[in-house]
Amino acid sequence: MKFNIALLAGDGIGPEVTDQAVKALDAIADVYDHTFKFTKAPVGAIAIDQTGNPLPDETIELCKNSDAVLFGAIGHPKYDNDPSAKIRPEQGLLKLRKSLGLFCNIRPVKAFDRLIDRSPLKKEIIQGTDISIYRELTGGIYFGDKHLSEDGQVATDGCSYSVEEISRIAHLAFKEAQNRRKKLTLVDKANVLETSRLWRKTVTEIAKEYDDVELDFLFVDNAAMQMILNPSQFDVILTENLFGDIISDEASVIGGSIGLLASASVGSTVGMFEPIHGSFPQATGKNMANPLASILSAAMMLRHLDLHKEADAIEKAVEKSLELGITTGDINPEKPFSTSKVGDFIADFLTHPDDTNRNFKNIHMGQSTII
Ligand SMILES: NC(=O)c1ccc[n+]([C@@H]2O[C@H](COP(=O)([O-])OP(=O)(O)OC[C@H]3O[C@@H](n4cnc5c(N)ncnc54)[C@H](O)[C@@H]3O)[C@@H](O)[C@H]2O)c1
Ligand SMILES: CC(C)[C@H](C(=O)O)[C@@H](O)C(=O)O
Ligand SMILES: [Mg+2]
Repeated sequence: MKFNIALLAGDGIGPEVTDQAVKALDAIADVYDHTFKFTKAPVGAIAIDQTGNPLPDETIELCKNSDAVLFGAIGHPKYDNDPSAKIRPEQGLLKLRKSLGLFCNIRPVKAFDRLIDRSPLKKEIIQGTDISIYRELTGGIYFGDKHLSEDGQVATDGCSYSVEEISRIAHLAFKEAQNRRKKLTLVDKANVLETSRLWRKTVTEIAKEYDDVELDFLFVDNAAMQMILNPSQFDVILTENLFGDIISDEASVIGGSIGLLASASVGSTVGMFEPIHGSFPQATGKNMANPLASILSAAMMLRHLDLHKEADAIEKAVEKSLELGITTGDINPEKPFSTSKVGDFIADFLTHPDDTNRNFKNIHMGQSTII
């Protein structure tokens, strides 16, 4: 089959990690006789440099006319350190999510058996953790009215949610729970926020249609604590935009590194697939960032395109790289492999899964300060 993929590598480590996802997808294309046609387009700081706009119209058009979007990361210190900049890379990502109607962001969090000793958390605590975070992505405080008073002394960000915005993601989250361990936790701040009370009311109502799913509620402050104390209690977490952003970075510690966490953003049109991490400026150009989040995002893309055995193959290749310790310094500080070598290994394993000697030889060729 043939698929048109919009490739939005973005800033910082974005291009380095998406290159590895493309290698994996090229290998899948070879083995399973598909064609992935990648078309690159600018987004983020690089797009501002090139066009003055963090999301040029051509980039949106390309995404709308593609079968899927593979996204890297955006963001640059020159904007992070300049709060008064009016045009910012992050606006490109937010506008893209909104323009494509990507209201549901799915962030799986797993404690990989191979990495169980790599997490800063105790093995007994993280063992068996397997969470699917459903983060609302096109509403809430991210998209509310923003205001800075004329004298610069008072700033306001509005937060609003409608029943419709809550319902459409809640149905997807309940369906996910039905296919998993049948538990859904709504994370909110209903003891304080009016929007959170609307979430609770709406989700409680919808739960009546899914009586095989157990629904419970946690205030976000307690949820942040429970995530570290007892993460395996969670199955599906449903939450609003800001809480989902924060709690998913926190949850990445369970697996050992944020460089492992992939995501899928879906809605009414084309899906977008991206790591949850950012542009990691300190690592840019150093060939040291973990590419697995990007590679696993490519696997989520394949699943979304109904290519399940192809997605399984990528996930198996990732497991193999973890098993053999062919990983970057964030999870393998004693003997780090470079970003590109991890990508080479995964691609080679996909084409030659029964020839580990060849896979190893392939990555030991060439020069690099990191192996
Ligand atoms: N989706 C996105 O594009 C996205 C997400 C988060 C942040 N950002 C942007 O990225 C820039 C940097 O933000 P930040 O430093 O807060 O977050 P970040 O995710 O870029 O990095 C935070 C830390 O996570 C670790 N990390 C991140 N990616 C990694 C990888 N692939 N391999 C190994 N370790 C990794 C590093 O220790 C790093 O210091 C900002 O401009 C921010 O706005 C973009
Ligand atoms: C860069 C930023 C706008 C983005 C978000 O907050 O959604 C990022 O942190 C993420 O998690 O994808
Ligand atoms: Mg984030």
